[in-house]
Amino acid sequence: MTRPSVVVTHRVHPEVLQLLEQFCTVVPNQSAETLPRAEILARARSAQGLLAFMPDWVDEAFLAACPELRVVAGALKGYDNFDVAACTRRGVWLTIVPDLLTVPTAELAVGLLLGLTRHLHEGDRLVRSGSYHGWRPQLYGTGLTGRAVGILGLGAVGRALARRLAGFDVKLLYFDAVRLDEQQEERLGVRYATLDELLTGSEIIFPLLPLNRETRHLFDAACLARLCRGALLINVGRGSIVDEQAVAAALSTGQLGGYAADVFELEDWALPDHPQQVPPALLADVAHTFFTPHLGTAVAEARLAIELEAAHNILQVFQGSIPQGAVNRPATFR
Ligand SMILES: O=C(O)[C@H](O)CO
Repeated sequence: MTRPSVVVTHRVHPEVLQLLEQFCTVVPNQSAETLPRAEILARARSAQGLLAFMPDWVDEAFLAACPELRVVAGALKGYDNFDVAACTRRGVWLTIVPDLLTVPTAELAVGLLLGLTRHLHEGDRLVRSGSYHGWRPQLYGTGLTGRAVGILGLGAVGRALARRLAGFDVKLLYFDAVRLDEQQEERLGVRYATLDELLTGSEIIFPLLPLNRETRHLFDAACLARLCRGALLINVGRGSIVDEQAVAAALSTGQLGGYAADVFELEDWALPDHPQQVPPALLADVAHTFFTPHLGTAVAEARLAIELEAAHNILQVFQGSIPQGAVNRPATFR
């Protein structure tokens, strides 16, 4: 029997290649770069497995060009750049790694909160500038004690964030389509709010919702106008949950007091009209923004674990089992 071939689109830890190489012919990309789409397609044309990452984008045309594919294994949780229905139609498993990003992402969300509220980026720049000569009455920020913090979407990351924020003595509100029972709310130290209460009553908001048709640009100009004046928005989910142009405009009037993000609209490749760049007005507003380049899961041991779990999903398909991270059930899979 010929060994199945697996294309790995981005650099992974050597352990992951070693695991896959025991059973498959592996086509790796050990550079730090994302390959041009045409190059990924050329490599995957006769592959049976694809180990895919956030910059990848798998749609009907991609699958049509790679007719041998049996599994697309995402080393990620948010699969908005992957067309589930097209995978299912073509008998291709789509798998994700649902849990391993939870803690690192919640930790980074706390980092963005502190970075934004305490002007850490500007402080760092000042110390390095050569013009720092000791304490001055400057860069005063916002404390957290007693602040009303709204978590919009209390999934795994929302809960992990609530646990971490408990130590800051904030008032935690949440909105989710599914309300927790009283004991769970008490344990997490969160109080349920309607969506409207959360938007109008929070001084700091973390949107933690999956990106889909309903949630794209949830934070548009109209929604931002309803927030408390000077509210802070912190985004570690998906860029397109907000309308970045509207965010820049709301920052310029002071309606929004600050925006911190680890994710950007330009990354939401599957949306045909996604922007090509972060709006220059957002980048220029150093005093009210704080950004990181999609570092939510960028913790060495977490990345290794995520890559290994994605690789195991591929091997499970080749062994004829239902992969543990499956998000679809192709009727006719090979
Ligand atoms: O969805 C995820 O897993 C993260 O955004 C990393 O890609």
